[in-house]
Amino acid sequence: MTWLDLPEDSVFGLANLPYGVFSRPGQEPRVGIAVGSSVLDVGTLAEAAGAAFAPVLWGPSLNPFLAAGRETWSLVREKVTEWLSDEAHRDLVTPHLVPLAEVQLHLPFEVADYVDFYSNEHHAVNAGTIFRLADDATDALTPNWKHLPIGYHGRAGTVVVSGTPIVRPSGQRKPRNEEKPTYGPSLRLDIEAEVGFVVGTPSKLGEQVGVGAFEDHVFGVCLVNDWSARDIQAWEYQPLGPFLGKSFATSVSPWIVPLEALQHARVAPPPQDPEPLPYLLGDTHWGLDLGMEIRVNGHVVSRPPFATQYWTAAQQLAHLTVNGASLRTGDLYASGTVSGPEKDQRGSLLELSWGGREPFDLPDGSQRTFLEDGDEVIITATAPGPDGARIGFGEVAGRVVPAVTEEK
Ligand SMILES: O=C(O)/C=C/C(=O)CC(=O)CC(=O)O
Ligand SMILES: [Ca+2]
Ligand SMILES: [Mg+2]
Repeated sequence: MTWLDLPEDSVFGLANLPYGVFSRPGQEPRVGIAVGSSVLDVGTLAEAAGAAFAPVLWGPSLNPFLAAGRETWSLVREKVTEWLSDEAHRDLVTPHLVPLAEVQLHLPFEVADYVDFYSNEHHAVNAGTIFRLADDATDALTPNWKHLPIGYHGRAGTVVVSGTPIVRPSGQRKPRNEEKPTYGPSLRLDIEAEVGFVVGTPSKLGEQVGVGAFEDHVFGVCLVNDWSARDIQAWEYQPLGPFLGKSFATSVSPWIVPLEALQHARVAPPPQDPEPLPYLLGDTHWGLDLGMEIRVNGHVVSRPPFATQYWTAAQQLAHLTVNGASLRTGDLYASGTVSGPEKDQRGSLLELSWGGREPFDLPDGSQRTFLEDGDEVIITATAPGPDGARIGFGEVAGRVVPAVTEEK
């Protein structure tokens, strides 16, 4: 129940309460919580209410709040729920609600380290088939795939918030049938629909964070678009993995949905065969039933389901730290491209166009293999909440703008 005038089906209802950073024209960015079509200026509200936790909500980023840890995350959530539910707080809270339409949303946290996994079996089989079976590989999955969540370290400094224009990257690329590489703007610019996990509580160098400690460290979830230049990637990636083909920009949604809001979205992960090594086992990890949607220029091109992800977020974190690598507040790790078994559930254009060989139609009559300048991609998602409510993740959007460099 709430005294707020919220539509029943709002994906930003009281069951959600995702955190972001907003500003009003001429004012400094600060922490906010999305509720209905408003942003709750939670830092100033907490101050007005005399809450002891108020200072962690004052900054221009979520990092102090993320660093405050699990007890504080729960306490603030409980308090905000009370403020928005109990009519007695109406006069206290109302002045701190700002219409969403009047604010600018910013990168919600300072990204410390960024890791991208490769944990969706449908995607890995598709990508392996397209990238490697065409050459000399005998299996679409590499021999290690079912033994560990494969990942690579990405570029934290180029993580940008939804809405940031994406400049078409330039670089080296060498088509299979050509002898030498050439330089120029990527001709195979792509997206990857992913789910991001945001670390709050750090760990010490040399310490492992086991599967069961996931919820002590990870605060919440966002959406990620791991923009990928397939021609640059295909030429550069062996043997060390993705480099410039993915480091030019990674977009995230402006709202971080707390794990606490996703209790009803938990699902059993798919069976894992062969059984993983003990450090990747535990009975406290789960998948999340997120239904994602990818739109290109307003047209839905795919609906990837996250529920069948092979490796869970807790296993990814356990693997990421099994060598003693420490976590920092603001670390972001992404699930890997989310694809389902069906054609219209594929999480990248690489898969939707089968390596560029099968152009697909947009309802406006045009066709695509990869992205053209001016194309806008928007990824959204929702998950089940309590009592039939839906939990919204907002959107991660980006429009492609022409390359800045001329052909050399
Ligand atoms: O299979 C490959 O060589 C490459 C795969 C990717 O580009 C995907 C990647 O970034 C990891 C992922 O998002 O699943
Ligand atoms: Ca990726
Ligand atoms: Mg990227």
